[in-house]
Amino acid sequence: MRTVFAGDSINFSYDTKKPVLNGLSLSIGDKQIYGLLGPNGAGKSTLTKVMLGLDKPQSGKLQWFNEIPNRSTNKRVGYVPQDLALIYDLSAYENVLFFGKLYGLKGERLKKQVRYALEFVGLWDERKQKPKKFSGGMKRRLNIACGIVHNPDVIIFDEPTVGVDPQSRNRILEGIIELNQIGTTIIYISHYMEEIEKVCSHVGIMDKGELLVEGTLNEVISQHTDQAVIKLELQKRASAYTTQLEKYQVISTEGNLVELGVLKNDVGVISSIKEDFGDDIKSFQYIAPNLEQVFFKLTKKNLRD
Ligand SMILES: Nc1ncnc2c1ncn2[C@@H]1O[C@H](COP(=O)(O)OP(=O)(O)OP(=O)(O)O)[C@@H](O)[C@H]1O
Repeated sequence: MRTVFAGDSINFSYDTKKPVLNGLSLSIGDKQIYGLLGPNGAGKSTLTKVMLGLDKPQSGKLQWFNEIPNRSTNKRVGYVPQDLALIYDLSAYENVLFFGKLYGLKGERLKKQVRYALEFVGLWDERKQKPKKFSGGMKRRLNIACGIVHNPDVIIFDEPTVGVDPQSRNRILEGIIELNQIGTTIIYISHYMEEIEKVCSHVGIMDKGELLVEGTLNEVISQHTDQAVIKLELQKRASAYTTQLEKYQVISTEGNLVELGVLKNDVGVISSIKEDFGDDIKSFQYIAPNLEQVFFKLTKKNLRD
């Protein structure tokens, strides 16, 4: 695997008291869709700024494409920021043109790339309109067009689906997969666990400025949790089953709903539940170990805490 980005023992703090990146090391390989997850304040945006060269770490090494970052590596990296970076008095076309010029594109190549980027996000027909008239989802898509106009080898997406309608969200996710299929490496920062599970090949979980784990999605899930969940809907309120529930690991109860923690692939426990609750089971759902459980186990936090 060729390494696209390598960070080694990066330390960064805004002021001397509190380290925000704490000896963080991470490695992103060519053509991966690498999901970066962490609770609020974990340091994801700060790491992104350090990766983009906007903030300089106090110590540690970082390399893009096996080189110390320089003008030519900078041109190979695209960034779609969380905050919309659009110029509202210009048309959609002029916005993308502006970013294309910033990245050094000129002449016919510039025009071709602007068209490619607008078509890619499905906004070619709206190119003459000003983004102030766009919906939230359309603005996000235009933001993406501005970030991909120079055909970068790597694109960092920071929370690209926040506040968008389901249709635009699907379009953005499909677009990300498509970009990856044509060979682009994607770094994907998101709060939505199900999006990460849907699109990412690799995942890194960080907290308090440190990378807690990284690997393929399957490795991270299988190596860090054995815990599956069984959701039961019972005939009566959970309090009516206190004796039966005593022998299980109860995660939560609400009305007649009960969540039990069980070891994955434990067939015995399933038969035992069926025996203990019998016909009182209205519905039964087995939830295999997932990223959310790993995240909770490692950070002791829910993603939105
Ligand atoms: N410009 C700044 N000056 C001082 N402290 C900052 C600055 N930007 C961020 N911080 C602090 O650095 C820490 C990490 O913030 P950062 O925004 O990198 O986290 P994050 O993981 O991106 O969080 P979120 O998911 O909420 O966007 C936080 O404690 C934050 O308060």
